[in-house]
Amino acid sequence: MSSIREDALYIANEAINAVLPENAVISALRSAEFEGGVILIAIGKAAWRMASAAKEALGDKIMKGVVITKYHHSLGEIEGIEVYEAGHPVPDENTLKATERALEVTRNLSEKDTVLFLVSGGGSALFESLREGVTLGDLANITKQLLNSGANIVEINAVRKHLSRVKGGGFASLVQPARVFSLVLSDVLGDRLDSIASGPAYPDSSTSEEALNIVRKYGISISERVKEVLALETPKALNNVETKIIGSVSKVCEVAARKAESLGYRAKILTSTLDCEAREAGTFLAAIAREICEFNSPFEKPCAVVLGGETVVHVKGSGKGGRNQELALSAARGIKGLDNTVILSVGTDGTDGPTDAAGGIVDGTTVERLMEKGMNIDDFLDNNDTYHALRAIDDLIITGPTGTNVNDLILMLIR
Ligand SMILES: Nc1ncnc2c1ncn2[C@@H]1O[C@H](COP(=O)(O)OP(=O)(O)OP(=O)(O)O)[C@@H](O)[C@H]1O
Ligand SMILES: O=C(O)[C@H](O)CO
Ligand SMILES: [Mg+2]
Repeated sequence: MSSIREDALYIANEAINAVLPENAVISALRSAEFEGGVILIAIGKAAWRMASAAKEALGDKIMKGVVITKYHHSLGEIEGIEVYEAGHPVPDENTLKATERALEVTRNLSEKDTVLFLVSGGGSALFESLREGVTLGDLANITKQLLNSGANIVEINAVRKHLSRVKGGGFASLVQPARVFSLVLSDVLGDRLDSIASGPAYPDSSTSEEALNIVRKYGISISERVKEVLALETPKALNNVETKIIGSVSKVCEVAARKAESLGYRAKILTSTLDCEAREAGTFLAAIAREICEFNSPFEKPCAVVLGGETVVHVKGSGKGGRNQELALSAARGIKGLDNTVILSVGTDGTDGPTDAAGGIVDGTTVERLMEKGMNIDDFLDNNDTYHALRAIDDLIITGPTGTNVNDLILMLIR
């Protein structure tokens, strides 16, 4: 019989594999039918992988294509497709140039043609054509201010959409009357399609008024000229678009639950939108573990409790770590001494904070194993130094970059 730790790692691995862009794109295109020509446009950090999978699935049906990804994120040439790299998280000159090229190859299409639009996180910075009255300097400056302001991604993108010709449904409007078939790898909690990469092919739910309020709320400094541009509305309805989400943290959770069941655990998805402070999530999860261990309730053993989301860390210490490592280590404190209990937290992109680890996996012996090394768990948590604590006792999860990016998976197994 496999150990409970092995089970947890197996389940997480299977769940992440299910949202690798290659597998997901190929299976989504298997059933798709295209009447006229297909023009491929791929944007975001996973753009290259998504495009190369589409090429594998459709071959010469793709007439032309443009891939725009982050620097060092393309993996070579793709036959018949132009591959560009550009600035992220702050857009640069290459963002504008590559986007211009994407607009050129999708100009003058007929209603029989399809723009196969492959969207992944990071797309907001990588795909941009500015409205008149806004310069690249304005956008770079506003982007930097927004990224440092504490505004969330939905808020940041509401502003970016109102400065752009292609965001907030703009791209789908520009390629009319062609149809847009859009495959989306979601990195936004709740899978808000108009926020992922700022929704270039999705009707915008945000308004100019909201964008102006966000600028005010976070004290973003903008010129009068830019303020006038923000006041122009984005498209609120589009009739040429079909969209499929091919990967998201909800899917990761579903697969994790299914795999856990196949190993004999009763599985429950607690949430797929966890977004609180990482150490609070860990403490809370540990409290649930104690309840289950003592009272066999609210979930009956053997059980798997699955969560998805993206917690936050307000870094105050000078140590090294990431939100998943911090969640895991704080959970370890709460499950100290419990038998047959494992908690794992992992970033599906394989990188947790500025470290080479993807996350952490802890159990009832983690605190004791630290103590044996003369290490006090509280010191490491206080200093946001979870990486060094987990590394010392072999409780890190190291996968290397996975090639996908759909937030984080948290899994608790008890038997
Ligand atoms: N020492 C630390 N301990 C805990 N968390 C940290 C530490 N240093 C940085 N972080 C957190 O790591 C986060 C960045 O991590 P990461 O690069 O995994 O982000 P991400 O959201 O996955 O990025 P992307 O959207 O580009 O994939 C920061 O938001 C910060 O809160
Ligand atoms: O590009 C973006 O806007 C973020 O990654 C969210 O999708
Ligand atoms: Mg990450």
